[in-house]
Amino acid sequence: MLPIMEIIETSIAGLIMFRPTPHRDERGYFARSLDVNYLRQAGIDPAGFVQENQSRSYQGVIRGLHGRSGGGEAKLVRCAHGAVLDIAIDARPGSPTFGKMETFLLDDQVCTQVYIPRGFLHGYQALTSVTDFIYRIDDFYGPDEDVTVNYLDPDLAVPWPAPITVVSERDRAAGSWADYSASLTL
Ligand SMILES: Cc1cn([C@H]2C[C@H](O)[C@@H](COP(=O)(O)OP(=O)(O)O[C@H]3O[C@@H](C)C(=O)[C@@H](O)[C@H]3O)O2)c(=O)[nH]c1=O
Repeated sequence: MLPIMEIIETSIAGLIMFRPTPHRDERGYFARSLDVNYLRQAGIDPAGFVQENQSRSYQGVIRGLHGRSGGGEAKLVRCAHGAVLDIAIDARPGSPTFGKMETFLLDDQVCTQVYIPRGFLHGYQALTSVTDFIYRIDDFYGPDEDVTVNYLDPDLAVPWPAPITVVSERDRAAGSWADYSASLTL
């Protein structure tokens, strides 16, 4: 029997994929979107999540690259409707993979989720006309701790797959990875 949820390690320590097994029939499918036992098995405390967010984006929208100063913020992310290319960048000072990026295609068919630990930059591009993205975070929203690194940063060279349509003013005004990464090691 297939596992209900597959736990898949990535090339970056602590950045973990969870892949459920959707049960498909003529009505559609059923998939488990949260199972605390699998989170615990992967070393994640499910009780740590205190807020769940849902954002809708239209095709080509980019959100990111966002992080959080202070203690940081871990996220469990998924795409509930449509598809995104999700981006996670290790910005943990001292990490052997500092500056390394992983990309994930998240959609409403395979239903993969990604756990992004504290200390990462995160962003995504919506690939479908209506794209609903849902994520849990392990600290309450703290606008004073918002960090934004430019989504077009040449050093990071994020491989955005689709023509870019709308980006927030904050994200367009964001600074460079070079400046942000230097500030982390001061
Ligand atoms: C993230 C967030 C935003 N807001 C408000 C602030 C603002 O008025 C409006 C939209 O906020 P933003 O433009 O920051 O939303 P957005 O650009 O979607 O920000 C998100 O981007 C992705 C990539 C992430 O990783 C998230 O952690 C978060 O930073 O919603 C909250 O009230 N609570 C929240 O938790």
